[in-house]
Amino acid sequence: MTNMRPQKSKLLKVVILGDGGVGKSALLTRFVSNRYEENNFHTIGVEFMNKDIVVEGERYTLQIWDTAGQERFRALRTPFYRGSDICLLCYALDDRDSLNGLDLWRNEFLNYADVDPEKFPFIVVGNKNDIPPQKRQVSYERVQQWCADQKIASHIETSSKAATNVTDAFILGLRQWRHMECVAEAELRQQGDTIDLTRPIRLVQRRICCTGGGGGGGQDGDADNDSDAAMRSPGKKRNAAKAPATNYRL
Ligand SMILES: Nc1nc2c(ncn2[C@@H]2O[C@H](COP(=O)(O)OP(=O)(O)OP(=O)(O)O)[C@@H](O)[C@H]2O)c(=O)[nH]1
Repeated sequence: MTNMRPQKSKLLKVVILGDGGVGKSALLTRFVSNRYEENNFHTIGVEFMNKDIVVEGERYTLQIWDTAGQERFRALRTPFYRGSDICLLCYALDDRDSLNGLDLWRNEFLNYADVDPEKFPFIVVGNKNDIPPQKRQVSYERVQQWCADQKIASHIETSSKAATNVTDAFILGLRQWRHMECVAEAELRQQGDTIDLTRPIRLVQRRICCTGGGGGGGQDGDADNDSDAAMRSPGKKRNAAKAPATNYRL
């Protein structure tokens, strides 16, 4: 029989950063509501919207935070960086200063979000790619170089106005996040002292108790209790004589 229970969706926090006017709010509105407004007000502080999305069969709810790009709102936006899973660093293709500003945005984010710069999924988004070629101030190659210098793997050009690549930019972020998760999991496994709770741990423990004889049900009960206690408090160390210190990962 197939499992008919709806799959739970994973909540991920995404922040969009970049200079005022590069089109962060337009990007968010296009992605969430598929709308575009020519005359947007500047964002004051932060705003967020949720969007459900399925990628490679997995359901996600993206909680997307649109931040104010103007310097005077710095103190209002930075408290919201903590807990982020993905960061979109935005510039506008008709504004070379907005590309130069990405260093500052990345540093501001790293200062307040407290994440590992080498392992965090940054996506560089060049918005307004609907502009005529003569208005373009930033070449694709130049941004690729900046990304390579910063060890950022993902760069995409979008247009909120023409609805080009907007969903792809968020999916790119999600894919990068999934990749980083796989790398982190593989590292944990390599550490060797992690028990994978998808494997039948309890059954193995029971069998060991039985072959040890003596006490039967009592010891069996102990083994269960130990295992339950460890699952309830993953960080709690257990008695080394009974079992090796173990990390549990759900
Ligand atoms: N040509 C073009 N113009 C765009 C695009 N996206 C946004 N704009 C224009 O850029 C202006 C600023 O866009 P916003 O989305 O408000 O910019 P923002 O980055 O959120 O600005 P702050 O809220 O000040 O940080 C909009 O009013 C649009 O006129 C786009 O894809 N193409």
